[in-house]
Amino acid sequence: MSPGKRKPDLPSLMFAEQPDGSYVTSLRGLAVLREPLLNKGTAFSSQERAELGLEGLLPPVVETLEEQVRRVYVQVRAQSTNLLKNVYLEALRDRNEVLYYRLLSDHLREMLPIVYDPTVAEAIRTYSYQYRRPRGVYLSIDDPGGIERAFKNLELSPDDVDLIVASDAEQILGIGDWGVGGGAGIAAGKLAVYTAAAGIDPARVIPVALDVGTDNEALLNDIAYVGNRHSRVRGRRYDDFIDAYVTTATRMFPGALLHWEDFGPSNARRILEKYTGRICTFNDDMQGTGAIVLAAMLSAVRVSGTPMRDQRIVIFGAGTAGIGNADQLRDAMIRDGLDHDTATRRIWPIDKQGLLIDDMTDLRDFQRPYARPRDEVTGWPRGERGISLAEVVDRVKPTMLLGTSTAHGAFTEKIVRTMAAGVERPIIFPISNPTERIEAMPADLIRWTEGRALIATGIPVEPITYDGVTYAIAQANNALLYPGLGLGVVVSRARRVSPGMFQAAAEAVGGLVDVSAAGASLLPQVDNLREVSATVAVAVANRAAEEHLARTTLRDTIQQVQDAMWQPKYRPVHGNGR
Ligand SMILES: NC(=O)C1=CN([C@@H]2O[C@H](COP(=O)(O)OP(=O)(O)OC[C@H]3O[C@@H](n4cnc5c(N)ncnc54)[C@H](O)[C@@H]3O)[C@@H](O)[C@H]2O)C=CC1
Ligand SMILES: CC(=O)C(=O)O
Ligand SMILES: [Mg+2]
Repeated sequence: MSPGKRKPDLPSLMFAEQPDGSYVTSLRGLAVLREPLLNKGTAFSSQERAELGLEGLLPPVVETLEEQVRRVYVQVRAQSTNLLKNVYLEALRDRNEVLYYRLLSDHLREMLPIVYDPTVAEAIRTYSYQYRRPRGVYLSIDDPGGIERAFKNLELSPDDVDLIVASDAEQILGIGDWGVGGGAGIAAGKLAVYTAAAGIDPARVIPVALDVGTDNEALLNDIAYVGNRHSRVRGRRYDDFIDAYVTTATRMFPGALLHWEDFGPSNARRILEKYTGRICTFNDDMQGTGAIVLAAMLSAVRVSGTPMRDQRIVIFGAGTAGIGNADQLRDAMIRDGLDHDTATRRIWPIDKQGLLIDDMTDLRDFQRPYARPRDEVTGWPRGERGISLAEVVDRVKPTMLLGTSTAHGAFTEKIVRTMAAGVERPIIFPISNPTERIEAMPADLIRWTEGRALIATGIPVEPITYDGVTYAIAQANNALLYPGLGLGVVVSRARRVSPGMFQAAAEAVGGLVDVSAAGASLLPQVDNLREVSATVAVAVANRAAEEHLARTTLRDTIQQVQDAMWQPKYRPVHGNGR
């Protein structure tokens, strides 16, 4: 990321945005070309080249942004693997952010899987090898006093920051602990989507890698590893470090939304619960995911005709995302007429010890509300790992099966066929990422259910044709939701992120889908992400206002959302006359 040195009132800045949207800069020559938010490369006009001392430093041709996009598109495609494409794109982002985001916007469907899920997982695994330039700030648990210094070194003023994405990288997607590269890589990937999908201004965000050590032996013993070389710190020191981050970030940037990403299950919910009532914050794995899954579920309910209150939901993988999803599905069943206990009892959570039962001694706090009563399962056969998914599916006859386990292939043909024998339109969402963690591939699910399954996945999947029908597979990835949520928070300047704002977001996405055709996707296509994000932002901002959480007046929310979206286009650049 490039610090947002664009304030008109600070004379020392490298460049400042003028009221007409143009930039004035004190930089000259190569320094202009090295500033990714200012650099236009061959698109600098001859007048700009003269004013900014660029004459002779660029090839003579003056190109348009569109012509540049054509070239970089060819260059990306020439890279032989997705990882190399990712590396190429990160380098492009470092030298010309407008061009990078314009390329992403013009080719969203193709580029998103490269800068984000699933290729971001590969980039994270190889972070220390591919490392070229830093992005954002790196905060170390060994130097809590350095938090303020790091933020200060960005030279931003209090109202320069809209959004901070932080990760301690203990559970990166479904690939586990990836230390400093995990934190830096996932925060950067999430932010690329924020801007490409919702026009969050890339100059007004900060990615934060919280380096608390790593328990990944391969990293600790890798000579190239660029993070703290000790095991993960836990307990009081960890909590104090997180607290120091929150306190410093909110004091220095009081308007910023704090986004938590890819924390481990022992910390994710704890941290959210501690801060959610005090500051403007959310956990994407729990809440963003919960809302996008709910949106897909609302579409599935429309197709199947079975109302929310009659659903029986098996959740395989009762961790951060699994129970985050459970909360929002349960609340949707309550809104559909069930009382709290009845709705809770419509959910069967399964984790490593099998079906979760209330007298188990190793339950996590957040799993406990959903654990099944012991007397309900008397006589159910137990395997080595408790009451199995197969057993639960056989007995419960679920209408919905959600996969948030990271257990590749866990939804076997036998289990899926058993489920499909008990329900006309089985709703099956294997949303674990990346591809190597998915519980079942959609083509198999369609085959095993003769096309009856209503499917959503976390990864992008190409349409599948079966028996004359083409099935568009919904991508139930929080990327379809959090960018619009963030934009809605920015536009409304919300004080908090409330459950009602996630509900509004889910319903807004659900409302964009037409599921009447056979094989229709349960969610909007990724190509329409900007429209989806704008719709979500409007719904979220309006809900914030209704709940008296907005700190600004919304007169025309639709227009305010449009106006707030940063566009990947070049602005005129002038020298400051020095
Ligand atoms: N599509 C989306 O938008 C999102 C997808 N996810 C995916 O969900 C998965 C889980 O992520 P988190 O909840 O953050 O991780 P987590 O570590 O909090 O939860 C995973 C849970 O699955 C359990 N588990 C692991 N192996 C299992 C097995 N063989 N059988 C039953 N349970 C098993 C673990 O014990 C843990 O409780 C990841 O693959 C992640 O990529 C997470 C967030 C968003
Ligand atoms: C998509 C996402 O946030 C995850 O898999 O963790
Ligand atoms: Mg995540």
